Amino acid sequence: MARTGIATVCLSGTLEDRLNAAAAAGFDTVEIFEADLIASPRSPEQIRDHIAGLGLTISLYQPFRDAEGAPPQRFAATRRRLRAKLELMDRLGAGTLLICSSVAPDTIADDDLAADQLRQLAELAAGHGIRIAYEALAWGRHVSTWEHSWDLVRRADHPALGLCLDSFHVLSRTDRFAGIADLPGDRIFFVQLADAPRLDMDVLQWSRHHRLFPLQGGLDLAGFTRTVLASGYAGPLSLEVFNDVFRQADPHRTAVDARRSLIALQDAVDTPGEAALGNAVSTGIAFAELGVGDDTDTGPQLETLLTALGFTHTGQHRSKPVQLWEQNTARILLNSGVHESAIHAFALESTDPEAAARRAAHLLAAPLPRRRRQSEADLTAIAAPDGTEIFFCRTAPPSLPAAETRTTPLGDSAPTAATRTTPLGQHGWLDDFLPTGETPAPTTGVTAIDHLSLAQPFDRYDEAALFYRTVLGLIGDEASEFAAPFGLIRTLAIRDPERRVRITLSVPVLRRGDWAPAVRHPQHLTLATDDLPRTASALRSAGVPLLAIPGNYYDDLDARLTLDPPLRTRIRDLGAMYDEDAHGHYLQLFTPVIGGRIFLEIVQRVGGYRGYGFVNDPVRMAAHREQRLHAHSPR
Ligand SMILES: O=C(O)c1ccc(O)c(O)c1
Ligand SMILES: [Mg+2]
Repeated sequence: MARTGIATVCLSGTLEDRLNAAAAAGFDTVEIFEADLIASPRSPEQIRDHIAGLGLTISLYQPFRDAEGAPPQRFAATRRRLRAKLELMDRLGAGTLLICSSVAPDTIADDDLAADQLRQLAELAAGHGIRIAYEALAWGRHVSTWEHSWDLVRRADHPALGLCLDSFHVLSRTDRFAGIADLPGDRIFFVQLADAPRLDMDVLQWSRHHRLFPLQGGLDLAGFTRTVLASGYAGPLSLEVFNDVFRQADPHRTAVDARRSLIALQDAVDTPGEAALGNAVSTGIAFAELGVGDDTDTGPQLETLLTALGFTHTGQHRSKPVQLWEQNTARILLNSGVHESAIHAFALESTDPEAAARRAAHLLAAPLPRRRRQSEADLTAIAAPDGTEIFFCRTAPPSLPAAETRTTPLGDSAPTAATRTTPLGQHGWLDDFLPTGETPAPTTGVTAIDHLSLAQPFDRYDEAALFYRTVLGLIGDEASEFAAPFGLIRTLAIRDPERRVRITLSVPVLRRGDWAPAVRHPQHLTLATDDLPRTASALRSAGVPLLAIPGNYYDDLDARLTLDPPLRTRIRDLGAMYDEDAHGHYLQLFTPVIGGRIFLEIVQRVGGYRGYGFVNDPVRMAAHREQRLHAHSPR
């Protein structure tokens, strides 16, 4: 694997905070951004020693601006400025300087002049044993493409002058970068990597505010990196990401996220295609665990709700205050030892949990300590970026008597009463629950967990999206952005290729202002039913309230869509929300928020609908807001 680098500008905090975070995350080398050095109270020598003490090297000092194409009267000052920076780099022990293409309005469009000036500057640098890497900014005054920057480097023809290729500047302007593979690799002095969402906006603003780590955006980072390496380039792959959120996030977390992106990128370079991100380690949701929280009402409310939905409390954990509730393949754990009511954990069904755990470790997922007692299932668990616990497991039915177990064939087949899918002697997680002996309630139509909706902390969203795609081997699906009552919300769905695991992530686009109520966005669990009217009527007859959907919503639905009159009437009568796509349609019911941070959604996918009803989220969020207001106002 190539050496990995990160620019100090990617991270938040003082220069020391940034360097310490880069070292802790395992980077080999750093780019020192000039502004970060200037702002540091430490001398260049102290910074050099600090970096060496961390086991890092400095691979680049940057940027040096407005060098080439300067009017002759200004170029004298450019030379003087360069000398000062070369002396600084001597003190710092930095061997390569980045010069980015000029943006000054007085820059002269004359390639011969520009090449000659670059040659002169390279000659000055060579006197210090320093190399210059010349980078075309996508918004450079005259030089804005990699081809043009290479042309000037070739013309200048000085051994101390080479190219800096920055994936953002290249890919933001063109898909035609194959020619980079034909460049002499030893003339590429430095490679910077940044991804970005595909946005139709001014390229400077796009670059300065929206860059992302590789594989977090929509640019072809794997293709770019493969092409650069094909040239024979053997230097570091260094991240240079200007991002408004990362600039205010914990640098230690950002640095780990950054390193994860490079590891995943290397995997993607080695194995093309989204499949490289994962090889279907996750084949289903084995269970979702809801924290009950400290409010004494929440547990009973959840139990009432699950009972009304047709779930049965089938098991009690042997050593923890955790209940198991089941209906068909939907399994929900209620954990009253958790202080917050939220989706505290979930388990993924995996054909090879140990392989899934190894993959997670390779991608720097934080392992959770195994807190099992002897004779309890040894489940591997990792922490998602927001702290949600994720288990990898293979679900086996509760152990069969020993004699029978020995004669039962092992295999990867779906668990049935007759087969165990865990190796002999290894407990399945269901064995950790003592049966309650409760008679299973008649089903209300609920068949499975459809998806989990995890509200993300403001500064963890891009990290979470990459985490779920790489660590869990899921793929990115539909994305949306909508205006909720207290600001814009961004949502992304991720799933396995077969749509057995679906998760949606959401985040406020901007940090919430003071006017917004001080409640956290709720998490929710969506259950699939094959008979929504039946599930709804079971809830109604149990007296469980559903979220009230405004009449305006139904009027708009009628205006937008030409629905069959019976369906139209049914949607209104059920108090459901509706969406459709090319494959089918979707009916959604919601419970009010329970315990501050959880609600359930019950959906029916008719005819193979593939979406998540994102179009309905603004109305649903406003309805939840109304419900909270009325729950709290004295009547
Ligand atoms: O936004 C800039 O000015 C800037 C500076 C240096 C770089 O390497 C770069 O890619 C962008
Ligand atoms: Mg750059």
